[in-house]
Amino acid sequence: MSHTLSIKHLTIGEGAPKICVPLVGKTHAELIEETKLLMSLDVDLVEWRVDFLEMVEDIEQVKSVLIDIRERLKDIPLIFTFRSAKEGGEKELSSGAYIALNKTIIETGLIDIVDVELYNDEQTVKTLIHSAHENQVYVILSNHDFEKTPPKEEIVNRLKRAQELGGDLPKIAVMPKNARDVLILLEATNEMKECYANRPIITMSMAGNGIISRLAGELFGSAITFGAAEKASAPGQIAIHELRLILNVIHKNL
Ligand SMILES: O=C1C[C@@](O)(C(=O)O)C[C@@H](O)[C@@H]1O
Repeated sequence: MSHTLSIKHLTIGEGAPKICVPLVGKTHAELIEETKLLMSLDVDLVEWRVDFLEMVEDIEQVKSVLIDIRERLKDIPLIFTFRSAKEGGEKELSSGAYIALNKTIIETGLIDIVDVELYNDEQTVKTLIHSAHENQVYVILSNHDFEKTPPKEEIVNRLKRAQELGGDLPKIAVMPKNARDVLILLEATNEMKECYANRPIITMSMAGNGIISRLAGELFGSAITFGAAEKASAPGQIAIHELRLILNVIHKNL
């Protein structure tokens, strides 16, 4: 497997981290407005955080919103994410509903990447990875800890596990209590990149203390960084133009 991943015109894992912006609208109309706004910004990827949608349990509605979003995004790669409440998202779905939603959307051919949470039962993870790969959709295999930063070995182990299970983009987001915690995340990222990863990974230390991890991914080894348009989907995301400026400064000097 290559250390980079190409989607449309984008090569993830090469050069500066790619900027992803979340769509967090609650209704079809809000999402259309938000998508229009994103199209005026300098973004590389868009993540639809479908757990914010009021009608998320109605898969037909989700599909019809998706058709409109996809059309407006033109060739910008789209990530589809249902983030569960236990990992910092807005809602919880039964495992049957989670599989049905993701599988149906994967099969539309309208998304480029699906986010699957690592801590689903193993069969769910395997089923969704299989279905994604059959449909030429890449998988972010993700894990979030909004309470704390686990020890370095634990962070590396989760990223390794995500890679072993076949996630194309292993990802972890953790919450720091202090500067030491931010260093732990950066060290784990760098160790994963240097010693174990054979594909791009995504990591972040959240909130204000973690901001450096959203900026310095090119040095430490994180391939995608999340910024905010009007509304952030997690603490610590900064405005896109600021993000691009800093990523470029770092890129030029490395
Ligand atoms: O998992 C992630 C990363 C994130 O939690 C962040 O901290 O930027 C934001 C989420 O929208 C996304 O799904």
